[in-house]
Amino acid sequence: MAPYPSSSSPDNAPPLIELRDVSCGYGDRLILEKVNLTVPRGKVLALIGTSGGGKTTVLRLLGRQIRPFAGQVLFDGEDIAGFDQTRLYALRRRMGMLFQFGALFTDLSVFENVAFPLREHTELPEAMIRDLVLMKLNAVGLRGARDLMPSEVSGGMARRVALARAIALDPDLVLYDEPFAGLDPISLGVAARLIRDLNDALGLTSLIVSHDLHETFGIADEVAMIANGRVVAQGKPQDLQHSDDPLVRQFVNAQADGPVRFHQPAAPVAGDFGLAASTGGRA
Ligand SMILES: Nc1ncnc2c1ncn2[C@@H]1O[C@H](COP(=O)(O)OP(=O)(O)OP(=O)(O)O)[C@@H](O)[C@H]1O
Repeated sequence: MAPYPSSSSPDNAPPLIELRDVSCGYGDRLILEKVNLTVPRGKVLALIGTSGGGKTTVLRLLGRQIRPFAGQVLFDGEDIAGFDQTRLYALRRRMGMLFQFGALFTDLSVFENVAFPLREHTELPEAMIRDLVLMKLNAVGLRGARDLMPSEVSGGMARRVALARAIALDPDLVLYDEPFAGLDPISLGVAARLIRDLNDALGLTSLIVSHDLHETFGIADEVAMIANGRVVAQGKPQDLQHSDDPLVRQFVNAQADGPVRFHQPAAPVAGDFGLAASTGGRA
Protein backbone atom coordinates (compact mmCIF):
# COMPACT_ATOMS: atom_id res chain seq x y z
CA MET A 1 0.00 0.00 0.00
CA ALA A 2 1.30 3.47 -0.84
CA PRO A 3 2.13 5.45 2.27
CA TYR A 4 -0.38 8.16 3.10
CA PRO A 5 0.80 11.74 3.28
CA SER A 6 1.48 12.73 6.82
CA SER A 7 -1.05 14.94 8.62
CA SER A 8 -0.60 18.68 8.78
CA SER A 9 0.58 18.93 12.41
CA PRO A 10 4.08 20.42 12.49
CA ASP A 11 6.73 17.89 13.42
CA ASN A 12 8.02 20.11 16.24
CA ALA A 13 4.58 20.35 17.97
CA PRO A 14 4.81 19.09 21.56
CA PRO A 15 3.62 15.46 21.83
CA LEU A 16 0.04 14.86 22.95
CA ILE A 17 1.09 11.92 25.11
CA GLU A 18 4.30 10.86 26.75
CA LEU A 19 5.05 7.86 28.90
CA ARG A 20 8.21 8.53 30.89
CA ASP A 21 9.96 5.60 32.51
CA VAL A 22 6.63 3.96 33.22
CA SER A 23 6.61 0.67 35.09
CA CYS A 24 3.29 -0.98 35.73
CA GLY A 25 1.51 -4.29 36.07
CA TYR A 26 -1.25 -6.15 37.84
CA GLY A 27 -0.92 -7.12 41.49
CA ASP A 28 2.80 -7.66 41.97
CA ARG A 29 3.33 -8.82 38.38
CA LEU A 30 5.35 -6.35 36.34
CA ILE A 31 4.11 -6.01 32.72
CA LEU A 32 5.84 -2.84 31.52
CA GLU A 33 9.25 -1.81 32.80
CA LYS A 34 10.62 1.71 32.38
CA VAL A 35 8.67 2.27 29.19
CA ASN A 36 9.18 5.48 27.25
CA LEU A 37 6.67 6.21 24.53
CA THR A 38 5.71 9.37 22.68
CA VAL A 39 2.47 9.88 20.78
CA PRO A 40 3.06 12.80 18.43
CA ARG A 41 0.23 15.32 18.15
CA GLY A 42 -1.87 15.05 15.02
CA LYS A 43 -0.29 11.77 13.95
CA VAL A 44 -1.28 8.14 13.73
CA LEU A 45 0.85 5.91 15.96
CA ALA A 46 0.57 2.15 15.73
CA LEU A 47 1.46 0.05 18.76
CA ILE A 48 2.51 -3.46 17.81
CA GLY A 49 4.01 -6.38 19.66
CA THR A 50 3.47 -9.91 20.81
CA SER A 51 0.26 -11.07 22.42
CA GLY A 52 0.26 -10.32 26.12
CA GLY A 53 3.11 -7.84 25.70
CA GLY A 54 1.20 -4.98 27.32
CA LYS A 55 -0.33 -2.99 24.45
CA THR A 56 -3.84 -2.84 25.94
CA THR A 57 -2.21 -2.05 29.27
CA VAL A 58 -0.80 1.12 27.67
CA LEU A 59 -4.35 2.12 26.64
CA ARG A 60 -5.56 1.51 30.20
CA LEU A 61 -2.77 3.73 31.53
CA LEU A 62 -3.87 6.56 29.24
CA GLY A 63 -7.47 6.44 30.47
CA ARG A 64 -6.10 6.01 34.02
CA GLN A 65 -8.02 2.77 34.40
CA ILE A 66 -4.74 1.65 35.94
CA ARG A 67 -1.91 3.66 37.47
CA PRO A 68 1.82 3.15 37.00
CA PHE A 69 3.96 1.77 39.85
CA ALA A 70 6.58 4.32 38.78
CA GLY A 71 7.08 6.95 36.10
CA GLN A 72 4.73 9.47 34.54
CA VAL A 73 1.89 9.45 32.04
CA LEU A 74 1.66 12.94 30.53
CA PHE A 75 -1.37 14.10 28.54
CA ASP A 76 -0.86 17.46 26.87
CA GLY A 77 2.15 17.99 29.12
CA GLU A 78 0.37 17.21 32.39
CA ASP A 79 0.90 14.19 34.62
CA ILE A 80 -2.54 12.58 34.88
CA ALA A 81 -1.66 10.86 38.17
CA GLY A 82 -2.77 13.87 40.18
CA PHE A 83 -6.07 14.49 38.40
CA ASP A 84 -9.13 14.57 40.65
CA GLN A 85 -12.44 13.03 39.49
CA THR A 86 -13.55 16.19 37.67
CA ARG A 87 -10.32 16.47 35.70
CA LEU A 88 -10.26 12.74 35.03
CA TYR A 89 -13.78 12.94 33.61
CA ALA A 90 -12.72 15.87 31.41
CA LEU A 91 -9.64 13.93 30.31
CA ARG A 92 -11.69 10.90 29.31
CA ARG A 93 -14.02 13.12 27.32
CA ARG A 94 -11.02 14.15 25.25
CA MET A 95 -10.48 10.49 24.31
CA GLY A 96 -12.58 8.46 21.94
CA MET A 97 -12.25 4.71 22.24
CA LEU A 98 -12.95 2.01 19.75
CA PHE A 99 -12.43 -1.41 21.20
CA GLN A 100 -12.40 -4.76 19.47
CA PHE A 101 -15.64 -5.43 17.58
CA GLY A 102 -17.04 -2.02 18.46
CA ALA A 103 -19.76 -3.40 20.74
CA LEU A 104 -22.77 -1.39 19.60
CA PHE A 105 -25.85 -1.21 21.80
CA THR A 106 -27.97 -3.84 20.10
CA ASP A 107 -31.32 -2.35 21.10
CA LEU A 108 -30.48 1.13 19.78
CA SER A 109 -30.54 2.21 16.13
CA VAL A 110 -27.38 3.29 14.32
CA PHE A 111 -28.43 6.91 14.89
CA GLU A 112 -29.03 6.40 18.61
CA ASN A 113 -25.73 4.57 19.04
CA VAL A 114 -23.85 7.62 17.76
CA ALA A 115 -26.12 10.00 19.68
CA PHE A 116 -25.50 8.11 22.93
CA PRO A 117 -22.30 9.87 24.09
CA LEU A 118 -23.78 13.25 23.14
CA ARG A 119 -26.89 12.58 25.23
CA GLU A 120 -24.78 11.23 28.11
CA HIS A 121 -22.18 13.96 28.24
CA THR A 122 -23.81 17.12 26.91
CA GLU A 123 -26.98 19.15 27.30
CA LEU A 124 -27.20 19.93 23.59
CA PRO A 125 -30.63 20.53 22.10
CA GLU A 126 -32.12 17.75 20.00
CA ALA A 127 -31.69 19.60 16.69
CA MET A 128 -27.96 19.99 17.29
CA ILE A 129 -27.57 16.36 18.35
CA ARG A 130 -29.27 15.36 15.12
CA ASP A 131 -26.91 17.49 13.02
CA LEU A 132 -23.81 16.24 14.84
CA VAL A 133 -24.85 12.60 14.55
CA LEU A 134 -25.58 12.96 10.84
CA MET A 135 -22.23 14.70 10.32
CA LYS A 136 -20.36 11.88 12.02
CA LEU A 137 -22.34 9.23 10.16
CA ASN A 138 -21.63 11.07 6.92
CA ALA A 139 -17.92 11.08 7.73
CA VAL A 140 -17.96 7.27 7.92
CA GLY A 141 -20.22 6.95 4.86
CA LEU A 142 -23.28 5.74 6.77
CA ARG A 143 -25.66 8.67 6.89
CA GLY A 144 -28.05 6.53 4.85
CA ALA A 145 -27.95 3.75 7.44
CA ARG A 146 -29.14 5.89 10.36
CA ASP A 147 -32.40 4.02 10.92
CA LEU A 148 -30.97 0.50 10.77
CA MET A 149 -30.51 -1.62 13.86
CA PRO A 150 -27.07 -3.14 14.59
CA SER A 151 -28.42 -6.60 13.64
CA GLU A 152 -29.13 -5.21 10.15
CA VAL A 153 -25.62 -3.95 9.35
CA SER A 154 -22.51 -5.90 8.31
CA GLY A 155 -19.47 -6.31 10.54
CA GLY A 156 -17.56 -3.68 8.58
CA MET A 157 -20.45 -1.22 8.80
CA ALA A 158 -20.83 -1.87 12.53
CA ARG A 159 -17.17 -1.00 13.00
CA ARG A 160 -17.73 2.27 11.14
CA VAL A 161 -20.76 3.08 13.31
CA ALA A 162 -18.58 2.45 16.35
CA LEU A 163 -15.99 4.78 14.87
CA ALA A 164 -18.63 7.50 14.37
CA ARG A 165 -19.62 7.01 18.01
CA ALA A 166 -15.98 7.20 19.15
CA ILE A 167 -15.57 10.61 17.50
CA ALA A 168 -19.03 11.93 18.46
CA LEU A 169 -17.65 14.23 21.16
CA ASP A 170 -14.83 15.55 18.95
CA PRO A 171 -12.02 14.00 20.97
CA ASP A 172 -8.37 15.02 20.69
CA LEU A 173 -7.22 11.42 20.83
CA VAL A 174 -8.79 8.24 19.52
CA LEU A 175 -7.65 4.91 20.92
CA TYR A 176 -8.21 1.87 18.75
CA ASP A 177 -7.77 -1.61 20.20
CA GLU A 178 -7.66 -4.15 17.37
CA PRO A 179 -9.94 -2.13 15.08
CA PHE A 180 -9.45 -4.56 12.19
CA ALA A 181 -10.08 -7.84 14.01
CA GLY A 182 -12.51 -10.09 12.19
CA LEU A 183 -12.93 -7.87 9.12
CA ASP A 184 -12.66 -9.17 5.56
CA PRO A 185 -9.80 -7.65 3.52
CA ILE A 186 -11.98 -5.06 1.77
CA SER A 187 -13.73 -3.84 4.96
CA LEU A 188 -10.34 -3.85 6.62
CA GLY A 189 -8.87 -1.61 3.93
CA VAL A 190 -11.88 0.72 4.19
CA ALA A 191 -11.60 0.90 7.99
CA ALA A 192 -7.86 1.62 7.82
CA ARG A 193 -8.27 4.38 5.25
CA LEU A 194 -11.09 5.87 7.31
CA ILE A 195 -8.96 5.98 10.44
CA ARG A 196 -6.25 7.82 8.52
CA ASP A 197 -8.62 10.20 6.75
CA LEU A 198 -10.60 11.06 9.89
CA ASN A 199 -7.39 11.65 11.78
CA ASP A 200 -6.30 14.25 9.26
CA ALA A 201 -9.69 15.79 8.45
CA LEU A 202 -10.69 16.24 12.10
CA GLY A 203 -7.23 17.08 13.45
CA LEU A 204 -7.16 14.04 15.73
CA THR A 205 -4.31 12.07 17.18
CA SER A 206 -4.74 8.31 16.82
CA LEU A 207 -3.21 5.40 18.67
CA ILE A 208 -3.88 2.01 17.11
CA VAL A 209 -3.15 -1.31 18.75
CA SER A 210 -3.17 -3.92 16.03
CA HIS A 211 -1.72 -7.21 14.95
CA ASP A 212 -2.40 -6.37 11.34
CA LEU A 213 1.01 -5.13 10.33
CA HIS A 214 0.25 -4.63 6.65
CA GLU A 215 -2.65 -2.24 7.25
CA THR A 216 -1.15 -0.43 10.20
CA PHE A 217 2.21 0.08 8.51
CA GLY A 218 0.27 1.46 5.54
CA ILE A 219 -1.50 4.21 7.50
CA ALA A 220 0.74 4.96 10.51
CA ASP A 221 3.09 7.91 10.70
CA GLU A 222 5.03 6.05 13.38
CA VAL A 223 5.12 2.55 14.78
CA ALA A 224 6.18 1.57 18.30
CA MET A 225 6.91 -2.02 19.16
CA ILE A 226 6.49 -3.46 22.65
CA ALA A 227 8.30 -6.66 23.53
CA ASN A 228 9.42 -8.23 26.78
CA GLY A 229 7.93 -5.35 28.78
CA ARG A 230 9.69 -2.54 26.93
CA VAL A 231 9.30 -0.32 23.90
CA VAL A 232 12.08 -1.81 21.78
CA ALA A 233 11.63 0.46 18.76
CA GLN A 234 9.72 3.55 17.71
CA GLY A 235 10.04 5.15 14.29
CA LYS A 236 8.61 5.48 10.83
CA PRO A 237 7.12 2.28 9.39
CA GLN A 238 9.96 1.92 6.88
CA ASP A 239 12.52 2.28 9.68
CA LEU A 240 11.02 -0.71 11.49
CA GLN A 241 10.65 -2.67 8.27
CA HIS A 242 14.37 -2.26 7.61
CA SER A 243 15.50 -2.48 11.21
CA ASP A 244 18.54 -4.57 12.11
CA ASP A 245 17.25 -5.12 15.65
CA PRO A 246 16.69 -8.88 16.04
CA LEU A 247 13.51 -8.34 18.12
CA VAL A 248 11.96 -6.08 15.50
CA ARG A 249 13.06 -8.33 12.65
CA GLN A 250 11.57 -11.38 14.32
CA PHE A 251 8.21 -9.71 14.73
CA VAL A 252 7.98 -7.84 11.45
CA ASN A 253 9.04 -10.97 9.53
CA ALA A 254 6.75 -13.20 11.62
CA GLN A 255 9.51 -15.59 12.67
CA ALA A 256 8.67 -18.09 15.38
CA ASP A 257 12.21 -18.17 16.75
CA GLY A 258 14.10 -15.18 18.05
CA PRO A 259 14.55 -12.99 21.07
CA VAL A 260 10.80 -12.47 21.70
CA ARG A 261 9.76 -14.91 24.40
CA PHE A 262 7.27 -17.57 23.36
CA HIS A 263 6.63 -18.72 26.94
CA GLN A 264 5.20 -16.55 29.68
CA PRO A 265 7.47 -16.79 32.72
CA ALA A 266 6.48 -19.95 34.63
CA ALA A 267 7.70 -22.43 37.20
CA PRO A 268 9.77 -25.31 35.77
CA VAL A 269 7.77 -27.67 33.55
CA ALA A 270 8.56 -30.69 35.70
CA GLY A 271 6.48 -29.41 38.60
CA ASP A 272 3.33 -28.93 36.51
CA PHE A 273 3.55 -32.26 34.71
CA GLY A 274 4.50 -34.38 37.69
CA LEU A 275 7.89 -35.24 36.17
CA ALA A 276 9.90 -34.49 39.25
CA ALA A 277 10.00 -38.12 40.40
CA SER A 278 10.91 -39.64 37.02
CA THR A 279 13.64 -37.07 36.32
CA GLY A 280 15.11 -37.46 39.73
CA GLY A 281 13.89 -33.98 40.67
CA ARG A 282 15.46 -32.17 37.70
CA ALA A 283 13.31 -29.52 35.99
N1 LIG B 1 -6.81 -7.17 34.65
C1 LIG B 1 -5.71 -7.92 34.62
N2 LIG B 1 -5.29 -8.59 35.71
C2 LIG B 1 -4.16 -9.33 35.71
N3 LIG B 1 -3.36 -9.49 34.61
C3 LIG B 1 -3.73 -8.87 33.48
C4 LIG B 1 -4.91 -8.06 33.43
N4 LIG B 1 -5.01 -7.55 32.17
C5 LIG B 1 -3.96 -8.03 31.48
N5 LIG B 1 -3.17 -8.81 32.27
C6 LIG B 1 -1.91 -9.45 31.87
O1 LIG B 1 -1.02 -8.43 31.45
C7 LIG B 1 -0.28 -8.84 30.31
C8 LIG B 1 -0.43 -7.79 29.24
O2 LIG B 1 -1.78 -7.79 28.81
P1 LIG B 1 -2.29 -6.82 27.66
O3 LIG B 1 -3.74 -7.11 27.46
O4 LIG B 1 -1.89 -5.43 27.94
O5 LIG B 1 -1.45 -7.36 26.41
P2 LIG B 1 -1.62 -7.09 24.86
O6 LIG B 1 -0.25 -6.76 24.35
O7 LIG B 1 -2.67 -6.08 24.63
O8 LIG B 1 -2.07 -8.52 24.34
P3 LIG B 1 -2.97 -8.94 23.10
O9 LIG B 1 -2.22 -8.54 21.88
O10 LIG B 1 -3.06 -10.43 23.24
O11 LIG B 1 -4.29 -8.25 23.26
C9 LIG B 1 -0.80 -10.22 29.93
O12 LIG B 1 0.14 -11.17 30.39
C10 LIG B 1 -2.10 -10.36 30.66
O13 LIG B 1 -2.29 -11.69 31.06
